[in-house]
Amino acid sequence: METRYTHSPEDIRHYSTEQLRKEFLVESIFVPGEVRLTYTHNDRMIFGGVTPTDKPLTIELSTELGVTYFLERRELGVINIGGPGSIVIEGTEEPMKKQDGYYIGKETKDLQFKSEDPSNPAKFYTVSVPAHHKYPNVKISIDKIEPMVTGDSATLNHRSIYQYIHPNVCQSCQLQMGYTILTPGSAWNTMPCHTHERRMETYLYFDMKEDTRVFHFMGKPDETKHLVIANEQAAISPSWSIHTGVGSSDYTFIWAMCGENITYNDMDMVPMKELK
Ligand SMILES: O=C(O)C(=O)C[C@H](O)C(=O)CO
Ligand SMILES: [Zn+2]
Repeated sequence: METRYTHSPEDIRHYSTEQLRKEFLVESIFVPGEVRLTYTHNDRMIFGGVTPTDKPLTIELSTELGVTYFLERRELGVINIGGPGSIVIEGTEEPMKKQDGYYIGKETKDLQFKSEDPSNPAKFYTVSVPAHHKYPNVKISIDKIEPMVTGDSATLNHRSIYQYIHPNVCQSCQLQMGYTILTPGSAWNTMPCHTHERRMETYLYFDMKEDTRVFHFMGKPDETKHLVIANEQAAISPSWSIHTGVGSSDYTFIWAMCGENITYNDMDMVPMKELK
């Protein structure tokens, strides 16, 4: 597991492109046969990919977290963005096709991730945050979620926001997680943009062609910088940072947040005239 420490906006003022990418971009997430996780000290979120091939994978974290097993004091969100697979939770196997999600509560001990076909592996995007209470494990399928449809094709930001881990769907301590699909022809996500001083967030961009790039904007609203992001890479967004992007072609992304509350709309919207 790779560790990323926290920054103040002043720290990044004079960062080179390379430094900014090293601190805020995660380039390698889905590696066949591996668990690849990043621990950000922003609200202690652990996120990354579990990509099983010919044998099941488990997330083994104990001494790193000072506990006896991974979810002793944490909750976990999972969304499969790859081929068909399954999750075995305390002996019960649940099929997980692309777009299927799972909320897995604190104190769940045995967890295995499997792929049906090693040549088309499942890609489990996993996000875990500290938890104080054990809530039930819930399987989440995209067709049961009523999306928030927002934006407009005239402003190139028409999109559907599927809130997977949200009070409408399941309980959680502080994790919120969802999947945003842009309408073909739209290119901007999260525009107009926002910050949320009370929560951090990560964005995983995927379903992109080899040559597609997303220009992901970050930083204080009046001092923005960008990361150029390829398929299946993720950005860390501290609470003080905007997070918005524009793609050179179609893309999808998964967002995940944690912090003081689980109120999705608790955002500080940034007026366009304040962006610099
Ligand atoms: O397209 C969007 O807008 C989003 O998906 C926004 C994220 O959900 C977000 O940033 C929530 O704080
Ligand atoms: Zn946000």
